Amino acid sequence: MTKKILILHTGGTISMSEDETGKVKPNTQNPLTSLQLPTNENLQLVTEEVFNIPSPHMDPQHMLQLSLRLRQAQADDFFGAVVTHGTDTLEETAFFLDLTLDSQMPVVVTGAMRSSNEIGSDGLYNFKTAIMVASSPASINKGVVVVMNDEIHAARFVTKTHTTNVATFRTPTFGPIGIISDDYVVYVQNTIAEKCLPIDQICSNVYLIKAYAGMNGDLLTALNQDSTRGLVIEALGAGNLPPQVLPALQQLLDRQIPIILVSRCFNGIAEPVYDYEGGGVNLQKMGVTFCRGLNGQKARIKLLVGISAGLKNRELAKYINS
Ligand SMILES: NC(=O)C[C@H](N)C(=O)O
Repeated sequence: MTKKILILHTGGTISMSEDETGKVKPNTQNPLTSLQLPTNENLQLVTEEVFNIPSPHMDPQHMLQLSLRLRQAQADDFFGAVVTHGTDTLEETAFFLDLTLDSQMPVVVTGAMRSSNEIGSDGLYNFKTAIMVASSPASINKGVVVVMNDEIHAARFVTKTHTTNVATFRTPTFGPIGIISDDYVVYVQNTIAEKCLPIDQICSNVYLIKAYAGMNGDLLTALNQDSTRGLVIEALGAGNLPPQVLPALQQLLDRQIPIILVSRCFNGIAEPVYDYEGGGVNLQKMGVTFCRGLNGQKARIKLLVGISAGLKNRELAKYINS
């Protein structure tokens, strides 16, 4: 039986070229759209160029548009889908899709670190392997995955770790969930099924800030406004903040603004361990919600989706921790 695979191009380095001075720029025509890939005759690729933008231009409205298109593809019996994307914000889009789509249909997000005409360009190869993963029965019910450099990563935990290296996408603490070995796809870990919130609109003004030694409450005070919907703080270590931050933090909490805490550490899970002024135990008692295992940018996407779905207070905290 022929499997239909939807290809959604969005731009990024995978669609760009290097000019004679070595600068990398977007093309008016994405080179991937005119490409004839030698694919298996049982695959039917349906290609759409949704956007042609660098991924720092990607925002939650673009992500929602992709999610709605993929929801339609699920209804139209596509076997799987591949989204090509710039790598700078790829992890955010991948996780947004993971949170807003049913996990049944394989959805694979991929990109490239070297543009289409550079020596050693990785785009075409990543694109080919992404199609392999999207068309593999092993990928059913795995949620959204990221395929780069012969590895498969869960959208929930993968992150970009290097500015230029082709092996930039890594999953701290847990590792990749699978690999692509020559011409077959192997999964070695199960994924955590995300609760699907199929939102149709997205809110704004959900912020992310990072804690640092000697931090005071100035940044939090600047966010103490009617328009602020939520805040994620990348806290220190296991989830602690300098004591000078606390009065401004309390004012945000008094305003019923949800505050989510993750760790700024690359590995590990934020937890309320320390019982001193500004320690995690103290912060949790104040009403801060700990988000286990997500990095700051992922926790922000989850908070954005949860608030957009109308979740509040305990329900929102439960969702953030799921
Ligand atoms: N490798 C890349 O795709 C980086 C590029 N700046 C982007 O995210 O669009």
